[in-house]
Amino acid sequence: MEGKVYKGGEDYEQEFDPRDYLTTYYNFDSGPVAEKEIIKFSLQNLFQTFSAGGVRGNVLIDIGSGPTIYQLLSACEAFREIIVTDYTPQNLQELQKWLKKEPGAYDWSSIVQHVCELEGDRSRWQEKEAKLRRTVTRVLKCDVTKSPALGSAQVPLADCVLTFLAMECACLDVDTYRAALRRLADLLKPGGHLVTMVTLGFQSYMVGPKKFSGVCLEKETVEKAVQDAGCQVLKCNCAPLKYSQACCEGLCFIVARKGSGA
Ligand SMILES: C[S@@+](CC[C@H](N)C(=O)[O-])C[C@H]1O[C@@H](n2cnc3c(N)ncnc32)[C@H](O)[C@@H]1O
Repeated sequence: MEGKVYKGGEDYEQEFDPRDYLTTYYNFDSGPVAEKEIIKFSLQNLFQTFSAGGVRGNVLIDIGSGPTIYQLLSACEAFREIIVTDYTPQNLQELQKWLKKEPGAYDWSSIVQHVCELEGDRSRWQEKEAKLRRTVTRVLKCDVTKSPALGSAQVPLADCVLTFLAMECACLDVDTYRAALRRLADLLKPGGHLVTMVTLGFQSYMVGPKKFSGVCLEKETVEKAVQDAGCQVLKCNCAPLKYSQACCEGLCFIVARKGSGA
């Protein structure tokens, strides 16, 4: 419906089209320059975080994965097991399509090649795709506005919780965002890492013809919420990058570590 703005989990389940999302924001070869710059910013930060000497361990849980895998391409070299999650069944189905190499699965090869180039060998992209497919062991439903966020699923405490561009969509106000971050910290082992990227000054974004909104966050609000969830901010890298298909003011990439007493 024209003029309607969609918000939060249930709207995502009914209105969010994974293919529209992927072709708008993850068309690395022929999409808008702005979106391409944002993908490169994300991949560079993830590469630095998960490369040798960086964040690593047994279990990584990605929260609000959506239909995307780019956020896991460096992490799959640093973790033995990755659990992907999302609120909407259609996003989980799109992920499964890629994981199982089904016909019609989204083609991530240009983005995978870019990550392999960052890691030093562009030619090993098919090996990396195979590695990621082996490393993702579970695809689960989650709702970050509910406790526990993963419902009745039994999962081990994670060495890393990753969440990219999802919390500001799932949460409609700052209190809900803060509570959701505490739920994510609950999934972490003491000493585990929270790695997140958030859109700052977020108003809305387009998914095909549909407009979605969420909570408008500032850098200080994000850092405070991370700290109040019991995590120490180790890195905060903000950039004034803007999407062509979204209203926002920039991006904020954070690496934080859960305290041993938290
Ligand atoms: C903008 S997409 C981000 C997808 C992906 N992480 C990325 O980096 O492109 C926002 C995601 O948040 C998910 N989401 C919405 N409400 C949620 C909730 N209550 N709990 C968990 N995820 C939710 C949506 O289904 C959607 O996949």
